[in-house]
Amino acid sequence: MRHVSCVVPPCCGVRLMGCSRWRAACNPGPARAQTKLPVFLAMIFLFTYLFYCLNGHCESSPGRVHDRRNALQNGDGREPRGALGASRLLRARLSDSADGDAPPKNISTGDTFGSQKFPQAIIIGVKKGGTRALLEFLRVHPDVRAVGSEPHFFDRFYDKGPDWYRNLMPRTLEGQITMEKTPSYFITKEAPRRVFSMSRHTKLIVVVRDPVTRAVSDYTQTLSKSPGLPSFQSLAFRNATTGLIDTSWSAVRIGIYAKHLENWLRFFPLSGLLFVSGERLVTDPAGEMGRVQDFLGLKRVVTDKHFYFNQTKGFPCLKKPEGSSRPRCLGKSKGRPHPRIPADTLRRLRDFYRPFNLKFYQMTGHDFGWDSAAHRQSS
Ligand SMILES: Nc1ncnc2c1ncn2[C@@H]1O[C@H](COP(=O)(O)OS(=O)(=O)O)[C@@H](OP(=O)(O)O)[C@H]1O
Repeated sequence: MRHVSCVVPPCCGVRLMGCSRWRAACNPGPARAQTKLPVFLAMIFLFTYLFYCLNGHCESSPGRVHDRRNALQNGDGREPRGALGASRLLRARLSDSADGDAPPKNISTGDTFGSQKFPQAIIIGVKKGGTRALLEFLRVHPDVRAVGSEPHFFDRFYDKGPDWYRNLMPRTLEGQITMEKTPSYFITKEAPRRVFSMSRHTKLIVVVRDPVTRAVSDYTQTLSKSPGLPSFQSLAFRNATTGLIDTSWSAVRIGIYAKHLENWLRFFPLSGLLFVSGERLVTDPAGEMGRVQDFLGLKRVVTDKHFYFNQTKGFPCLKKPEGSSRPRCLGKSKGRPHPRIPADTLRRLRDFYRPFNLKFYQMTGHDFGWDSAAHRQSS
């Protein structure tokens, strides 16, 4: 039996046209060789595919870790199902890390254009103010790119260094703004100095909400993780008889906005901060988004056309979040019902916050209306 000493050239797996010419030149003759060729090609294809998969490239549409859809669920509040469930779950976890302590992982973004830059704008607070909603609304804007998870660089992970921080950022092109949100920065003593040393021009956004409602929202979140938690009123008062408020309880302390703002104004001018009303972000998302886009020097792209009010959720949702063609609302942990708190407790807490609120209105030049009679009746 005569062996054919012809070797199929490497181009065969890639360009068959060139290959057929080479085959003709080689011309092994017998039809058996011709039937072997497709099998050989199929094997090359199979091995290439296996190699590709082993390197983790063949997951269908892996999405970016900094995927803008991170924090959003389907409009009906259900988790998406199907083969991609696990990767979506991972992305959802990354996005909601406000509740977690783990540092965000620096996983490849899969993007190849642009470069990773330090954020030019940061949503620094406040916890439970509506920061996730604001970030997700902003991500609809084509000139905004943001980290889905909360980096916590300026409070928890400062020791990891600036390269670690920058590597968390999505790639941006010329003219695009890099953003992140970590609500605990607002109350972190060292954060203003640290952000300032990154850049004195960093634009700072603070979403503020009635401190009483915010405290209840904060408590609701802790309760959801620790069902045996003592009652709100037992935590809020240092002495229930005298009605002395316990300012060492973080749910109370965070709401003393004037005190925290003083720390930031030692480093940044007032014009470097924008205060977004958490209440108006719910009642008039497009209006607040207009102010935010102006502050960031962006064209007003996100408008009322982007929102619809979801009756079931009771909150505005996005008609078309970036990266998706389906309407989506924020996840279940955003906009959840609060436990009923005794009216007397709420009243005492309102009285406690009033002077701080007035100071805050004075400092920012904006009355957020938490102390108006109309607001008190509606909340
Ligand atoms: N559109 C929309 N959808 C859902 N929820 C919305 C929205 N806009 C504002 N909010 C309010 O956001 C509150 C959660 O605030 P944060 O995202 O800042 O929370 S966190 O600090 O990141 O945990 C959340 O607080 P709770 O109502 O207590 O759940 C909401 O009231």
